[in-house]
Amino acid sequence: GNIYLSGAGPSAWHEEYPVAKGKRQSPVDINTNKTKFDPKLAADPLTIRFSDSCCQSIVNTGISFQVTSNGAGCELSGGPLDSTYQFAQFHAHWGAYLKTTGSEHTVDGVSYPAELHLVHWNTKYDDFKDAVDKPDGLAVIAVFFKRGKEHPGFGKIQDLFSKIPAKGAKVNIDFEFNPGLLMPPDSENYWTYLGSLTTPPLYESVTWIVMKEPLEVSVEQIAILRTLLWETPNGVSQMYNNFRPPVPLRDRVIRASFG
Ligand SMILES: Cc1cc(C(C)C)[n+](CCc2cnc[nH]2)c(C(C)C)c1
Ligand SMILES: [Zn+2]
Repeated sequence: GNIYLSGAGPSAWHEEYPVAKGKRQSPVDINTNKTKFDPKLAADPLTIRFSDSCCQSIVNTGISFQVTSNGAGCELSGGPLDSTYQFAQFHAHWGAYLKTTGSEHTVDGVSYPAELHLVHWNTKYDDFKDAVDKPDGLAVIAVFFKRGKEHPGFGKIQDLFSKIPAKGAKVNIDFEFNPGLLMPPDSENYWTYLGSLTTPPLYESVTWIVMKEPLEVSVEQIAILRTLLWETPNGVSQMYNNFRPPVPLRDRVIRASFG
């Protein structure tokens, strides 16, 4: 069923997944008065490497679109990371028409209309599946979307949405698409903290790297996200509100790469 719309939604996930109330859950609110600048993050800059040939296909996962990669030439290292992580996929989370919610992380209590996740797995493990539930298994770059000028690059991905109308639908990407296009102009400034998957099974395996600067996309592009379809208790309908609201930070400090 639809994990966001069946039963009480995210607030009930703990019944089947007790870790939902765990010590390092995600997303969280980023209270900029409580983040801590860590000069070590600036001293060993995050190295984000993408390539033109790393995106093979796009699939409707039933909770988002997902652009899947074989990871060739797409690696993440430095900053908070102690090893090299390989790119696996990107997807997004977004809200409803005329609503301001949509992102998973919030900044000083404020949501963005959508949030992109670029998922990487730690190459010290054999593969993604082996890494996915390890404490240092995954690293996810989160990029907020804000309404502004059109983003033609993301538009090329959105042009494929009509080809993946239902859960499990998948098509090949037969053009070059470099996920680096989806990085904000300034990707030096980010927040980082130890967290989790934001959907069941909610594994506490993610080092989150949340870009401070949002990426501009047009209002129409935000609306096009909602043209993807998913199953709901009332039948197939438009996909939106596929985000988990923030959960308690507990005993964690969110570090900033900038002063
Ligand atoms: C094994 C697994 C891993 C992930 C993400 C972290 C790629 N996810 C997505 C969870 C997630 C999406 N955004 C943050 N976490 C799932 C979902 C599809 C059940 C399963
Ligand atoms: Zn996500």
